[in-house]
Order: sequence, then C-alpha cells, then structure tokens
Amino acid sequence: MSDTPNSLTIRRPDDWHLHLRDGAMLKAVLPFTARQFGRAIIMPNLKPPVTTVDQAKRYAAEIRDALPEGSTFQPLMTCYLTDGADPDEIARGHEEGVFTAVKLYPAHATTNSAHGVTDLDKVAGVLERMQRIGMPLLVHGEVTDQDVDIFDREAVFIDRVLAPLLKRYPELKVVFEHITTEEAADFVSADASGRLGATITAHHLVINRSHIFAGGIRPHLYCLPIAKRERHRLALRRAATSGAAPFFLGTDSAPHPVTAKESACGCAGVFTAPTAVEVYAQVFAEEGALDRFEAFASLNGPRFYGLDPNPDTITLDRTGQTVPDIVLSADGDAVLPFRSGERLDWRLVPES
Ligand SMILES: NC(=O)N[C@@H](CC(=O)O)C(=O)O
Ligand SMILES: [Zn+2]
Ligand SMILES: [Zn+2]
Repeated sequence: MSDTPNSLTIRRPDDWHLHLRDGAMLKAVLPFTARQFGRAIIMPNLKPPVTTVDQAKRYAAEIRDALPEGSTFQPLMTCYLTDGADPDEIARGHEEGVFTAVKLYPAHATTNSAHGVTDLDKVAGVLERMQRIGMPLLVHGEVTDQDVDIFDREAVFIDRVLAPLLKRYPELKVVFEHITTEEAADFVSADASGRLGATITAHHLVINRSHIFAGGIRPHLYCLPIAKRERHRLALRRAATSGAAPFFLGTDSAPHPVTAKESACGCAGVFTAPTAVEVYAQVFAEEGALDRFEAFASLNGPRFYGLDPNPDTITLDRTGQTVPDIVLSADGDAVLPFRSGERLDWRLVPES
C-alpha cells in the first residue's frame, strides 16, 4: 500500500471499554492506557463489584493515585447492575458526575459476573429511570443458557434480549459492548435512532476462532465473547473502518495473571492495553481507511456519550515496534500482552 502515510496525527482517542482491576494489577497496567487515551470507561467487575456511589468514588480515587506524574487521563466510572439495584442510588451517582453509565452483565456470562442480573424484569425500575435521565446502559451481550452453543450466544442475545429491551425502553441509550458477529454489526448499523452504539475490540479485528487453536490451544486468545469465524471478523473490520457513528473504540483490555490463563480452566480476557492504538491503526491501514480512524477512535464515542472530543492529539508513525513481553505487577503477577514479542507496523510517538 504505497499511499499509506508514514505518520498520522489524530485527536487523542478514548477507550470506551476497559478493565483496570485494582491494587498492584491496576498500578502495573494503567500507565499503558494513560499513555494513549484521554479517557476510558472503567468496567466495574471487581471483587466485590462496584455497585454504590461511594465505591465508585473510592475506585476512581485509587485510579487517579496510580496515574503517572502529570497524566491528565480521566476514568469514567460505571455501576455494576444487580437484581437489587436502587434506582435512586444510580440516578444520584449520575447527577453527581460519578457514574457515567451502568453495566449489565447477565449473571454468569463472563469473568466476575456472578452478581449480575438474573432477569431484566427485576431491574425495570432502574432502566426506566436511566431512560428518563439519559444514562447509558452498557451490555455484555451474550445469553447464558448452557444449551445455546458458545459461538451463538451473542446472536441469540440480539433476538431474545436486546431487541425486546430496545422495544420496551424506546429512548434508553444502549451500548452493545465488544461485538463479535456480523449479526451484531448489522443490527447496530440498522438502527437509525442514534441511541444504540457498539464497541469493537482490537483483538476481534485481528483474530478469528481458528487462531485460538493454531498449533495447539492458545489460552491468551480466549476471551468472552469468544472470537468467531472469519466472516464475522471481516464484518467487524467493515463496521469499524466505515467510520459510521454507532461504532467506536473499546479495547476490553482484560488483564489476568498468566497463572490464571494457563490453567486447566483458564479464565477469559485478552490484555491489549500496551499497544492497543497501534493494533487498531494497523487494521485501518490494512483496510485503506486511515482517514476514518479518527472517527472510530476519537469522535464517535464522545458524540454518543454527549461529551466533547479530547482537545489534544496523538501522533503515530510507521517506525514500528515490538510488542512488550511479560508485564510484572508489584505483587509478582505476570500478565502477557496481546501479540507479545511480535512486530507491529505502527508506534505511538512518545510525548516530549
Ligand atoms: N472480556 C473478557 O473475556 N473478560 C472480561 C469480562 C468481559 O468483558 O466480559 C474480564 O473482566 O476479564
Ligand atoms: Zn463483557
Ligand atoms: Zn470487558
């Protein structure tokens, strides 16, 4: 691709779906995100989950304390929705500017979701209130029925849960998180109302399900929703690189200790934070769509959330880089970055 530029400057991007964890892990992983992104939607699936305004304030303070000197990175906090959630507490958190959004995990759908919602009827009061005050609902979009094949859980979620939810709450703002299927991309594209958005991870633009089993089982590529067939990866690439308003960047970077990933029952999550923006840039370059990278990474998300884009910019160049090896936390946990040890075409130019 001879017309690919050697350098690209865009508004500073945001990460609209991020797991930072807490304690020593937070301290080890946060600098990677703060280097690239102006803001991030911080997922609340800690142990115990973030369900109250006070917990979110404490967690936000812990994140700010862990930031590198001089960083202006802003965490945008979310509330973990449970069956017993109190509409007043959630609305108060939103009014006070503590909660940007509410996160819906169907119970047992993914990592740390045991306290998630068992029946949407139980949270009807919360959803009505959120609809009224314009507070977004972020959904992990997979059904949990064990009789539904793991590769079908997202598509079935659209029919059984998401479409009825959008009908029942016609004004509710919803983000379909980390979409992995052509069905999800088509469903989001077909909604003309502007109140339905979707995040797309870097890794789902790069891997399909065969990569998880290339030459043996590769636990570091296991995440939920699990990567699907190649036709789905191609549909996600078309959606992301279209620059269309409902699609925006959300890494779902989800660090787990290597010991928890490389196990008889390895847990779900891919740690993409170290080179997320560079992996996305490479996808856009490969698709000849670098002119639409800024819309996906830096403009569509803020527009959906009713926020201004970041005022500053980042520059990437094509000197390339090798993805860092193991990242160690202060308490000795090792985390393996996505594509660790491999070459990437792009590099985020460090700030002077
Ligand atoms: N994506 C994942 O595979 N894991 C996430 C949870 C989630 O986003 O579903 C995690 O917290 O580890
Ligand atoms: Zn999820
Ligand atoms: Zn996630």
